[in-house]
Amino acid sequence: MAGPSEIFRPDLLAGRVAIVTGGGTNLGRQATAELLACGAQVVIAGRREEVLAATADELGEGCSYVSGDVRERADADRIVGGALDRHGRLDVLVNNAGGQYFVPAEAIAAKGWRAVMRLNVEGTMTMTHAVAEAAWLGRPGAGGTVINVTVSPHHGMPAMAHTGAARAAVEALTAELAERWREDGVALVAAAIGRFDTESLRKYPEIVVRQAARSVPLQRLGRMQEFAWLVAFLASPVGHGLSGTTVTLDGAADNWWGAWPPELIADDEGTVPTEARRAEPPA
Ligand SMILES: CCC/C=C/C(=O)SCCNC(=O)CCNC(=O)[C@H](O)C(C)(C)COP(=O)([O-])OP(=O)([O-])OC[C@H]1O[C@@H](n2cnc3c(N)ncnc32)[C@H](O)[C@@H]1OP(=O)([O-])[O-]
Ligand SMILES: NC(=O)C1=CN([C@@H]2O[C@H](COP(=O)(O)OP(=O)(O)OC[C@H]3O[C@@H](n4cnc5c(N)ncnc54)[C@H](OP(=O)(O)O)[C@@H]3O)[C@@H](O)[C@H]2O)C=CC1
Repeated sequence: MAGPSEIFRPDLLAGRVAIVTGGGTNLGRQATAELLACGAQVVIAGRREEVLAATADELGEGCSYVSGDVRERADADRIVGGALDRHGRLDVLVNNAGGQYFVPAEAIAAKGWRAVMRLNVEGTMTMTHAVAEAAWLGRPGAGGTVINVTVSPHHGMPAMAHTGAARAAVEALTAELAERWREDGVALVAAAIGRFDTESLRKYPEIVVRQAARSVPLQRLGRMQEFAWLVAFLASPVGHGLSGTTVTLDGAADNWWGAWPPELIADDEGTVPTEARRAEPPA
């Protein structure tokens, strides 16, 4: 059973209905628990029915599931149709299903590039269109919020060029559709996230996982609960005010161009020095 929110009112999202793709595992599961704690009803989606069923069972009342592949329009329509049949409305879509594999840019095979694009760009767009067309566009008084999960930092990610390109495309579409669908009451926000303490992170090469926390200025991994709070915040009315923007939650990695502290300018203790003060005040 999802417990109460530690920071939000229990009725923040009362009466609201959300779909969370990839809601059966890790970050999507935690976001689902937080949306439930804020009073929303949540339909989780993913390909593995048994994973969804176990999560829905654990999270309890208010959480249900429809299995399907977000890359297939027929599946996306079925997920959206299932949510509308069950609840009669849709207010929030969290496009959280996504991912990539770790590979230097020059070794990305064409097939692998297409797989990453198809999941992250096409999957996100397919779900977004399915929800917008079935529930929001051209319906006065309707509308809702799309939260697109993307990846930070934005200034280059070693061995992640395919996903960097895919998530940049999603952020561009977020900004563009926010303008196109504004009059239909549809808000779109991207949540660009850094490195989180998840089971899913552990599939990467050991050194990447081991150094991940120390490579960001905050010096720790993001916590799943922090991601979940961000999703609930963006699902609240403030999401409409942020429409078209990308909110970053990444331990400040986006502010910096390398590991922290920067090895080339840190002293032997790893401290970035402060310059000496001027001996004399300027004349
Ligand atoms: C610092 C971390 C920050 C971010 C963290 C997270 O996001 S954590 C969240 C993490 N969670 C996730 O990432 C979950 C979602 N991720 C996924 O489902 C997959 O990683 C996917 C995105 C590749 C899509 O899968 P799919 O079923 O559509 O594709 P498929 O399996 O059929 O492969 C197609 C082609 O891709 C290529 N290729 C694939 N893998 C490798 C590899 N290891 N090596 C080399 N190449 C690889 C290969 O060309 C392959 O063709 P082949 O050679 O087989 O003929
Ligand atoms: N963990 C981290 O540190 C970071 C994560 N992210 C992003 O956050 C999001 C969530 O990741 P996280 O929870 O860590 O990882 P997971 O691997 O647990 O999440 C991926 C989820 O998406 C679902 N999924 C994958 N492909 C499809 C598909 N084609 N159709 C429907 N569902 C699908 C999976 O379920 P199933 O396999 O059953 O379909 C799974 O539940 C992803 O977009 C990820 O790239 C970004 C930066 C860092």
